[in-house]
Amino acid sequence: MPEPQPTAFTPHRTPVRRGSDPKQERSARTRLRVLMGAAQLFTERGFRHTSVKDVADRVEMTKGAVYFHYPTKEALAVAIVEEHYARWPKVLDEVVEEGFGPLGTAARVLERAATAFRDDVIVQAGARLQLERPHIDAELPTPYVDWVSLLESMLTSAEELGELRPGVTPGRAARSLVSAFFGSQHVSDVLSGRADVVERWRDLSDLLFRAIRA
Ligand SMILES: CCC[C@@H]1OCC(CO)=C1C(=O)O
Repeated sequence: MPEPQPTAFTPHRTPVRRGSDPKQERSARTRLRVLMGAAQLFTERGFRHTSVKDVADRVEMTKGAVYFHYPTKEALAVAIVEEHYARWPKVLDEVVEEGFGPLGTAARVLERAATAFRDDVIVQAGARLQLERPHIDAELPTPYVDWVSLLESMLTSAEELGELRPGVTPGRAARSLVSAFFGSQHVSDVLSGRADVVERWRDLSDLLFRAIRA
């Protein structure tokens, strides 16, 4: 049985050994502190206008200490984008637990994503880094595609249950939802720093799910 290919949504967890020793825990905490500091700066200023020195200053560490955890600024960017995508499997699991049908689950997962875009600096930084990927000399996950396949699988289940309006195809609808979400959070970011991203997405989501629901 071939190993499932990791996708950008594959939970990215460094295995935490049971009873890992205090030194390892301290190192993991420092690593997270550096990542959060870099995410704040990448969100505020972008990749090109942030230096490793800026990150070190933001987290009140030396450059050497930052380099110990992340050898390059590109490594920081990759780690943040991977953490951005690592958020979604947990969100999906929590929403699936609520027991809504596939269409309701899709709508709620996207609403939870909108909330994360408002509140989570790792999600915000990951989105900005993806916009700046042409200027980042590193292998970043391909954007959007995993959301499309996740939503397509949910909409296919909805179609099988007769929940989709006739003529709506799961693949086209999934691509439209992802484009709409991307645009909505981008407009909110530019106009309000994402303060209104949840309300803005709700307006669009209401329209789109009304259009695709049987
Ligand atoms: C859910 C829509 C797609 C999502 O919106 C912003 C962004 C950042 O690149 C995304 C991604 O890469 O999947």
